[in-house]
Amino acid sequence: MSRLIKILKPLTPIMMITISFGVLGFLAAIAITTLGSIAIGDIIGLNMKFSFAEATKIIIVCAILRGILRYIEQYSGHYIAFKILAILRDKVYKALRKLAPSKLETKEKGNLISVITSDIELLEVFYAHTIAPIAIAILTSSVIAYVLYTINPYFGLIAVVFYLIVGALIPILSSKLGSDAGFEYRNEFGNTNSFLLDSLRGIKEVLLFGEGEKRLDSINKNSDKLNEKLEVIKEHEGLIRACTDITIMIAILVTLFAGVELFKSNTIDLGQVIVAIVLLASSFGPTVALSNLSNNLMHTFACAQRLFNILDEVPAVKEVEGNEDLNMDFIDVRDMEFKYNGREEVLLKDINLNIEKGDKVAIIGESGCGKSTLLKLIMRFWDVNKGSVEISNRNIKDIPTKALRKSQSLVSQETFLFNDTIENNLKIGKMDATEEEIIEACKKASVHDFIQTLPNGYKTNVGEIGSNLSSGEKQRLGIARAFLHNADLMILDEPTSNLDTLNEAEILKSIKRESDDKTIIMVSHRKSSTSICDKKVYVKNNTLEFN
Ligand SMILES: Nc1ncnc2c1ncn2[C@@H]1O[C@H](COP(=O)(O)OP(=O)(O)OP(=O)(O)O)[C@@H](O)[C@H]1O
Repeated sequence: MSRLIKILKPLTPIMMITISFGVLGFLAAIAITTLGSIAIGDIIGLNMKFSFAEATKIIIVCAILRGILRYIEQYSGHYIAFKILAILRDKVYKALRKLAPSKLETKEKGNLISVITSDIELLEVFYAHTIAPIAIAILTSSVIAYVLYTINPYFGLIAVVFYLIVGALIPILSSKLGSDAGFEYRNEFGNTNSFLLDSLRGIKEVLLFGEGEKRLDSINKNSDKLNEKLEVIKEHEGLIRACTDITIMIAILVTLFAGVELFKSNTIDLGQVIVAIVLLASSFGPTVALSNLSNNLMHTFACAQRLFNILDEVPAVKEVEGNEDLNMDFIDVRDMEFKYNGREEVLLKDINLNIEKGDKVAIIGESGCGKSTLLKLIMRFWDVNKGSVEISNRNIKDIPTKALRKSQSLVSQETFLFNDTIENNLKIGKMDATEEEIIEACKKASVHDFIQTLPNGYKTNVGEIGSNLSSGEKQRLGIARAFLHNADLMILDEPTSNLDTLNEAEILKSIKRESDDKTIIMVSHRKSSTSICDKKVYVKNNTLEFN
């Protein structure tokens, strides 16, 4: 809670406006009913502070003010809330950027989507419907308790006791009883999202292996679990509401009883008794808002917890700031050792590799021996545990991340295409690429002719053709993207695994032709692919062998 409040600091002045107008708004509303009782008292001949006409005039003013004050309170309150949601989203995206790519690889995407969308959205409850209402309830109740005290100290005392029960005791007990339910619900919600997303992604496998019924069953079970959690929360909400209402009724009865006793003992007159009862009965609005709040708070804190977990996650590598360019000359891997967190065995050890500018290096080895990992270490997706990776005599850990990314391009086993036009997908390689440059890159990657056959050529949206693109076509688009990026170091992780021999030969020729002065590091199982390389390195027994 304190962490959520800290984020609010820059918006304190607006929060003050929300609170002040909220208090005045509630006082205006309470004044309307109380003055109503005064007006009636005057009509039936009781000794009241205001005449019927005076009370009516004040009621009209209060009614108009109530609307205006409420509007300003809600407007400023929600302004704060949505401003903060924007700040929080920004923080999460920044955190995700820092966690990418290595730490995000292992995160469940459905859960991440839940945090970014619904979890952050729910924090609106805290900022627009929690902090201000608490302050408003304390201030409004204090004013009313004081007014009741001036009528008679007993009334003031009764008010304080019942305000505390409704506004503090019930919410605290309620949140203690139900704090787990909110967290469990949010977690279950994230898990259900993840499972659904997973099922959609793997729909082909699900259908192919007849897993549909089983998956559907699991989805239904997940939904049932979600409903069960929600039921617990709703039952809890109902119980709290009932307790609150009963407490208010008791408060009114106690005031009535005290009023009658005080009237009988001639301490106060009948008009004062009526005003005290109406004033107390109509003043629970702000405190009731607090008792309802605890239900939402359970959700809110669970959401905040999940959000802070992401913000607090330490990235696998620390980003290096800076705008300088990198002169990609030679790469030196020295006595390097690496082990994945959570894995027992050291995956790569005593790794020494020297790559000169313009070298074409093939990395060969059995599946799972760590070839892709070696590439990832040269791209600094992970930091090495021992030794170093150096580029032009600079430790990769000191090279500005932007410069490092600019100097390297990657074609991986699976090219990811965004739901955007082919042109924009390619432009990721070079944001300001001209049409000619894009066509040139595609010709080199042997994908230009294919793009020409699409309904809108380069302007065709990948989403429209989506899964109709073959893996080879996707791969060639990935290679075109890398050509466009035109980096000094081309990292190719099985770039031709999805291509037929004809296409493979054409692309390899193109890669060789286009990368005369460039350094290439290629992982491939195919001899035909590694034939363009002049150096071969074998990953064996967790280390490198050179022949
Ligand atoms: N993020 C990760 N966390 C933990 N272990 C990982 C992670 N990524 C890869 N591994 C493990 O590290 C080992 C090496 O993986 P890597 O992808 O580098 O192998 P590879 O030689 O490229 O295999 P392939 O030829 O099949 O692509 C594997 O056992 C893999 O399960």
